[in-house]
Amino acid sequence: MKLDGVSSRTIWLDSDGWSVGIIDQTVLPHTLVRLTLKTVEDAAHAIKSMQVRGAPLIGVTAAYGVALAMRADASDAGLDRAVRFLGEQRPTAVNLRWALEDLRATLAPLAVDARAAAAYDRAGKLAEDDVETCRQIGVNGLRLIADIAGKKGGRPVNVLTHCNAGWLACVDWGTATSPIYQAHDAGINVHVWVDETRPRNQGAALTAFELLQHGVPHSLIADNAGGHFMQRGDVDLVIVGTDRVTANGDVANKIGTYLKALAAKDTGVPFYVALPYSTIDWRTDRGADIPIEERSEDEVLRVQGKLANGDVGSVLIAADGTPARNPAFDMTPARLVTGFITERGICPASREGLKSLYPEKTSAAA
Ligand SMILES: CSC[C@H]1O[C@H](OP(=O)(O)O)[C@H](O)[C@@H]1O
Repeated sequence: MKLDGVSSRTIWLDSDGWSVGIIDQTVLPHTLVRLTLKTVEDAAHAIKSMQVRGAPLIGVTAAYGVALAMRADASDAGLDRAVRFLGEQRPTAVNLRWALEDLRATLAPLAVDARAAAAYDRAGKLAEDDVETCRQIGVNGLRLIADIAGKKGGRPVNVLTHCNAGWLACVDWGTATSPIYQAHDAGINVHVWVDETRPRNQGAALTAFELLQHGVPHSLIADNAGGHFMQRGDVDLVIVGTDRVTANGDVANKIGTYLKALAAKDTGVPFYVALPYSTIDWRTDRGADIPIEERSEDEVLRVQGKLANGDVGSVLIAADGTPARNPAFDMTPARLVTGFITERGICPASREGLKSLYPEKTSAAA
């Protein structure tokens, strides 16, 4: 995708051939800051602090984090330490575990002096794979939007999305936004209802920013307004991303997704979840077993934005001393999900649906 007209990705290998560049997403859309990761600690901090976020991007960042670690200590103990350290940064997105297990499987059989180069090579391959996988999710999701467009006589297809499952959550394209970009680029009249997505407002700060940059018509709305627009027939389709789908089709995604799925079910609005294969957790059977990250209460007690003096800062929205809770994700049961949009096609949100697209996957082979 493009930032200020210039093609960009969310993560890249710097020209020195070993340090890793990222966009600091904690200060978007107000300032565009590019950071350089030089150590495994830098990569871990980038994940924990949400300088990078989004399940696929967390995975690719962790892969590069292992490569940075191998430059410092490529021993078996060094590899174990890096995988464990990076793996404990955020618990919900299964892509983190998936990427770290991939790097460990790639590197463990190699001679110590071959591991750093192999790690960079593998991380680069995972990044390129994510780009093509997300592009393909868009190709498959485009069909859904085109089908709706065929019934709207030129009036906009109204898609609601929650949080940011855009190209900023991946290496490029995004998952939930990829069908939207491809529909827009194909000339289909599409409009997006963008949930602001408290508490960190990834929708307001990231999704709206992405769509503005790409010229996709959209409207930012309060999280609590989505059901109202669904009731009035102003939402044709909901597409969200996910951080983990379990073998039975249950979905973990940003807090508030479950409430949108309930409203969609009640109003008959199709509710789709867009995801790459790397976000399917074949080893966890049901959503109740997904670890839900609890983040700092400060994220609820404060709102970040551009202050009057132009700086990026936050303001307290409750009285000093107010206690808060901050679960960062919730679980949407498969029964509320119309279907999954993946790089392999669209399937029902069920064990059978997932197996129809990934027949090679069994719980044993997960
Ligand atoms: C394409 S994965 C996007 C997914 O990740 C977000 O969580 P976070 O911003 O906390 O990493 C959110 O759940 C999005 O749907």
